[in-house]
Amino acid sequence: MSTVIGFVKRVFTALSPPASQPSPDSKPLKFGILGAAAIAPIALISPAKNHPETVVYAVAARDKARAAAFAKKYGIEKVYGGPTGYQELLDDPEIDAIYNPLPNGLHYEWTMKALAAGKHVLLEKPPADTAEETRQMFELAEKKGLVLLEAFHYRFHPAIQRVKAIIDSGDLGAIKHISATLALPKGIMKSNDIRYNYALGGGALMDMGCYTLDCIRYLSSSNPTSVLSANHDLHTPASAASSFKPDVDRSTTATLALPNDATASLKCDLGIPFSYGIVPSVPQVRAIVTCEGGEIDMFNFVAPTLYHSIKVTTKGANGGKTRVEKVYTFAEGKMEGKGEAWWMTYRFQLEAFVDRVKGRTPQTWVEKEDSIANMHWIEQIYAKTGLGSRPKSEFVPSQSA
Ligand SMILES: NC(=O)C1=CN([C@@H]2O[C@H](COP(=O)(O)OP(=O)(O)OC[C@H]3O[C@@H](n4cnc5c(N)ncnc54)[C@H](OP(=O)(O)O)[C@@H]3O)[C@@H](O)[C@H]2O)C=CC1
Ligand SMILES: O=C1OC[C@@H](O)[C@H](O)[C@H]1O
Repeated sequence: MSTVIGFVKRVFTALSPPASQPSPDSKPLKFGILGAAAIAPIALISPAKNHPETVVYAVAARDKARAAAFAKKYGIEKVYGGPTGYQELLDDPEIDAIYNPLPNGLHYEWTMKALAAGKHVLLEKPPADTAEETRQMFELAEKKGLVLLEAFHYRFHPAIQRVKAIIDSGDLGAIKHISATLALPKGIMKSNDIRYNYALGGGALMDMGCYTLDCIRYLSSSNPTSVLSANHDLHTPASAASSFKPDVDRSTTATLALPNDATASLKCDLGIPFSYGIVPSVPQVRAIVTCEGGEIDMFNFVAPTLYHSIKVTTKGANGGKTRVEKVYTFAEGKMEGKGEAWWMTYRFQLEAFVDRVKGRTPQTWVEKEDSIANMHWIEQIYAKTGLGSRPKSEFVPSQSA
């Protein structure tokens, strides 16, 4: 019963966190949001209300009325809109940091422009369409002394850090295989979703596979050495005309070679088809690490605040032993770090982002090399499936930036 009450309280508070009082000792970091994106409320607006040093000050949308409605709904002071709205927001001297939740294919252009305008950037995953674009964005951030972070929010949560700590402790021995899955049932993504648009950087591997690949790289503390195999199913809308040429992966699977003869497999799916044409699947969000001396099976590594479980099985002469851990706080995971059990991954991420901007040491970070390598291996997997990388941006940055 107490577990059920704890679950309800945690989820309720996570989705509707208490507003914090502004910190008297620190000037608030003012955010501007590019696009009235669906993810913005959960990934930034709600966590920012609970962070004493942040204010979401402005939003820009291509349509000013849409921006105004979004601003009114979420209590955002300043509105930009129309064809010049995004750039006007970047030029607003009141703004310190930009949240970029644009379609993947626009990440590079608008992050480069934001950095050129002197703003720190919290950039949605995946960082761009190519590793080269990713490298350029981080180089510009470094040159300008600005913070740029790929918003791999799950990495800031204590649960996945606990899984990594168990692996790194060596208690389970060397890693033999990691499998990571992120797949949602058919029907959640509409056919016109940005994720199904090749020109905008769509595809299951871009959208969800980026997590599974990152999780494999993070937990193994390594990069793949090669892509052993990769396959995809293409997205074809039910109402597609006969002339429709599918070009985006609805799902991708891949197997990877890791150092020390280990292997990994990933699976991502934007819409798992119904079984027998009528039975929907359940969401699949899981990472399993098989080691020489046991296994860790983590359910829900992407949104662990809502619910997760970490099942650790150790091999032994008299049969294995299994324990289940739940790690909603750093204290529960025997680690150092701030936070409440109801903090969403995004709130932990915001804490780290603000710490970095303010010159404090964040609890953890997603490094430039990480983001570039993840994008590189996404491209390698796409090359192996035959689909190839998403289109490189046509934006040419100004040399004076
Ligand atoms: N961290 C996380 O958990 C999640 C991250 N994401 C990432 O966030 C990004 C946005 O995803 P999501 O919020 O679901 O997407 P949405 O489609 O809701 O938002 C994308 C925004 O991009 C703007 N936009 C600008 N140009 C275009 C264009 N040509 N076509 C379509 N939209 C355009 C729109 O802004 P405008 O209002 O100006 O029209 C729109 O609001 C993606 O990179 C995705 O990978 C998504 C979901 C979860
Ligand atoms: O967390 C997520 O889950 C659903 C995805 O489509 C989304 O883009 C991703 O970030």
